[in-house]
Amino acid sequence: MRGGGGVQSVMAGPRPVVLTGPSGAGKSTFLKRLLQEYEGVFGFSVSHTTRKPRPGEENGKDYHYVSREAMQAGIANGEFIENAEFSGNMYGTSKAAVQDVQAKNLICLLDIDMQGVLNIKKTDLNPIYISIQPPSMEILEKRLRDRKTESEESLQKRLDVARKDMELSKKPGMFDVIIINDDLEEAYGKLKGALAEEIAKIHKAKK
Ligand SMILES: Nc1nc2c(ncn2[C@@H]2O[C@H](COP(=O)(O)OP(=O)(O)O)[C@@H](O)[C@H]2O)c(=O)[nH]1
Ligand SMILES: Nc1ncnc2c1ncn2[C@@H]1O[C@H](COP(=O)(O)OP(=O)(O)O)[C@@H](O)[C@H]1O
Repeated sequence: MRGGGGVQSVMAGPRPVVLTGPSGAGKSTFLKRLLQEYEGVFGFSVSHTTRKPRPGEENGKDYHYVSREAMQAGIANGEFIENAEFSGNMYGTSKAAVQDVQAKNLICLLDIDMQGVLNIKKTDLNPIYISIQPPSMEILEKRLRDRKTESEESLQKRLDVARKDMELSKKPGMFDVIIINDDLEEAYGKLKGALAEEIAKIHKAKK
């Protein structure tokens, strides 16, 4: 894979924030709340994916939904900071996705898997790494089932990856912050606490 291509150094500004964690841990829930509560502070890095949109998801807002061929062509053309295969689909962060947010001087929020984290660590993006984790595998499975977005096969694939990623996550120094998402309000409060310094910087810059 190619490097970050100087996305951060070209567009200096607030530090991006990576949210990672198993499928069903609560990343999208938290991202949506942050974007809603702090308008003009955060911007979402809209990834590309080859998976099909779920009901309610919007092209260009949740993801750029593309074919495998288009995605592969973009990667070959050096348009991506990182990309990964997750549960049978391709996902990737384009340079443009991050640049669009940084050009507006917003804190860029990235929702990426563990492979993405490991690859972003090789670039000069220099984000804050936050891991959202479920209280247990049993609760994770229940939340994923209750979300009703996955087939049984897709659910099992996500749980398999989750088990492996939870092991990888134990490596010291992997993340700046780990948040256990048990009680939603409590966990969201901790996330806001972890981001308070960066949020304050944006507010100050706007004065
Ligand atoms: N590496 C990488 N992972 C991504 C990207 N976009 C999304 N993901 C991850 O892909 C996984 C599957 O995402 P999604 O299909 O939306 O399912 P969900 O996590 O169950 O809601 C999640 O772990 C996301 O964090 C990306 O651009 N790069
Ligand atoms: N603390 C929580 N308690 C109960 N349900 C939760 C909690 N956090 C998230 N959920 C629910 O769990 C499901 C998975 O959350 P989601 O944000 O889609 O996870 P991710 O984006 O990490 O895959 C969603 O249906 C969400 O409403």
